[in-house]
Amino acid sequence: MTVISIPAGSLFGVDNLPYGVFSTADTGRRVGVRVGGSVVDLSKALSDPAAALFAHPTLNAFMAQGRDRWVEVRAQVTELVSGEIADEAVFAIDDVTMHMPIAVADYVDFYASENHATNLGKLFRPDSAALFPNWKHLPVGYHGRSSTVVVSGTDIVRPCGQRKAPTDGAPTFGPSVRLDIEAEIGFIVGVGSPMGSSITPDQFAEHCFGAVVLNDWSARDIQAWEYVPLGPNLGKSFATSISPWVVPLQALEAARIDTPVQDPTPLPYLRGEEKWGLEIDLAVEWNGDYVSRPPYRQMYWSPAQMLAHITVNGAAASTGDLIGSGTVSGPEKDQRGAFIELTWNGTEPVTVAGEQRTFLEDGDEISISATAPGPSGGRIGFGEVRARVLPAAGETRQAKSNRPGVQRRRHGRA
Ligand SMILES: O=C(O)/C=C/C(=O)CC(=O)CC(=O)O
Ligand SMILES: [Ca+2]
Ligand SMILES: [Mg+2]
Repeated sequence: MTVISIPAGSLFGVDNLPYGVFSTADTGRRVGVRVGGSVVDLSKALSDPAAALFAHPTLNAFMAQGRDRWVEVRAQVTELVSGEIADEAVFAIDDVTMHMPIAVADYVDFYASENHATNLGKLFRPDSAALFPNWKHLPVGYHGRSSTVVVSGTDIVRPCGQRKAPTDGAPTFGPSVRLDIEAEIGFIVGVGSPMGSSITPDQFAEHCFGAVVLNDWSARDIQAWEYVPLGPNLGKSFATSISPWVVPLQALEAARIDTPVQDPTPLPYLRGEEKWGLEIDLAVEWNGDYVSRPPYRQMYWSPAQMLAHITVNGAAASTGDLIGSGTVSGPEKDQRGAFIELTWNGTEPVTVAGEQRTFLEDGDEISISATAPGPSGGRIGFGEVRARVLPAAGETRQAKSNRPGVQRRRHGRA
């Protein structure tokens, strides 16, 4: 039998207990919980009926059971990890492979940071007001592509597409030369709602299972040319990365705060009594250097308002729906969650591992992590979403060296 020792100050103490899907050299995918530096196989460590729910390659079966069950199982897991566990159910984190934690149903990405929306408005539409008139009346979002949501560790191939700078006479096709990140939090729907019904902001905790860190990779050149008037499409659909550990909503109780004052007052369907602003701190690492620390606490729209908004027309919600918060950007320059903002459209390079950088180069590695206050005074961690950028598919070395904006080859960390 094993007793798990949790190092003091661990971001994965008993207050957190995030769920993830893992495999080992010997066994297939199943659900585990992270405690300190260990992963506990819940399909082996618990007894039935709970154990059977975790002998699955995704969290969807468990998530679909609903909040009473989530609360009950969390209590069982809390007790489990405080006692002796069968040796064959405990693994060192370095000995397991993490996989996509959920089967993603629909994916919708919002635009909830006033700082980010204002900055992007200035950069994409310098001749208009930074915020469109709708922005403070509804959480603006776009439908993303659920089949290209990938787990941390999956390499990202530079996308190709059409792009046309305002000064170009005609569009050209080729690898994006303005590949960017967006640091976000993703909220996962556990229990959906049937078509024809809707979810109120105060019903959020009945439906939302938990949260992950999310990177909404964005090809700014493709996006800027294609997005009028229907919004982002191929500039973002090539990949979205999420962290492997799903932090249960219950673990975020101590992080709950009011959203900033919403003026004008939103329409009644977007109002609730419950606080769903969240005090989560993100950190963006570029080739090993921290370049930004976006604060979630300033996000204008809450995830509860986002879920209410996407169902208010009677659209169904499903187990496994993923809701991106939108890029998290604070008011300070070093709190901006996308490089287009951080480098002001490439005009103000940042120093990354000793080099002046604007957008992503092949071989670059990005990690976005997040932490939040835990229920008993410490902090809890989301872990990280990490990925490396690979050259565009089929791109030859010759064509690549001719590509605008490419001065040198990179080999990951300096
Ligand atoms: O303002 C625009 O035209 C574009 C905005 C974005 O690309 C941001 C987006 O994906 C939403 C977000 O992450 O906040
Ligand atoms: Ca986004
Ligand atoms: Mg994306």
